Amino acid sequence: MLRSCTAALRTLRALRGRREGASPAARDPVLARRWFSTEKVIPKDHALPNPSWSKDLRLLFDQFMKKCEDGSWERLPSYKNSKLVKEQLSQAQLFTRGYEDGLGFEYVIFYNDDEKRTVCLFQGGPYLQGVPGFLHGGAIATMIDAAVGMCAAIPGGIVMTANLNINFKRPIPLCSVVVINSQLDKIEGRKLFLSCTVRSADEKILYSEATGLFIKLDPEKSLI
Ligand SMILES: CCCCCCCC(=O)SCCNC(=O)CCNC(=O)[C@H](O)C(C)(C)COP(=O)(O)OP(=O)(O)OC[C@H]1O[C@@H](n2cnc3c(N)ncnc32)[C@H](O)[C@@H]1OP(=O)(O)O
Repeated sequence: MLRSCTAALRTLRALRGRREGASPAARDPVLARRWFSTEKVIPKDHALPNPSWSKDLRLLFDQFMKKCEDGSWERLPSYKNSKLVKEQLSQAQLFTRGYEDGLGFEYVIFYNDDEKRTVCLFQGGPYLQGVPGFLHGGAIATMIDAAVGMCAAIPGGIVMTANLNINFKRPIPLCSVVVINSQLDKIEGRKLFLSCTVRSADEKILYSEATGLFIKLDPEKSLI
């Protein structure tokens, strides 16, 4: 835990160092290209190990990759940018992927189609702090929404969260690894009912429980 936090903070210090002087885009040619040009950026899969991942996260990741070998589980790749964003929103990023490696949401989601469930391995970095030393409740809710939402989106297509009900039972230590198990319980027309638990990596601590209602969007209806 300490090592992954240290790695994340090293990145943070490096970024702070660069922050003095001109605007970020002026100092960073890569950033400037991303913000101001229409040049195509090759997407990077962020649901793969990086140096900020703790030993616990690597271990769980390797275990699930093994489960993928017989095809019962599938690792879901993840990108920062939606393919659907319009040109003028080219700097838009998926909320959970908008941080430098290790500082925010580090996670990977695995899907089991037979059981209609996902397992999300999540390490919340130092930028997600709430009460000192622990994850912010909003960050936990975000990660639950993303994990449960993915479990709904695979069978449901384009879905949105209509209701999310969370019981926070124990605080989650910052930079620790948790396992979010999500399950599709029922489908009624366009409504998908799901539930999830958030547990410690060794499954001994139940941190949170949640239920969610996701609605498959009606292509005939406008969102605004
Ligand atoms: C893949 C990546 C995953 C990412 C996960 C992140 C997902 C998100 O964060 S989404 C952002 C947060 N959510 C939102 O902004 C959604 C805002 N809400 C809306 O836009 C709309 O209410 C929306 C789209 C959910 C539903 O609207 P609409 O398609 O018109 O559905 P509507 O006809 O009103 O309702 C359909 C059914 O759902 C029920 N329903 C809708 N909302 C609710 C609710 N909050 N509680 C209970 N039931 C509800 C209705 O009663 C109706 O039931 P029935 O079919 O039995 O009559």
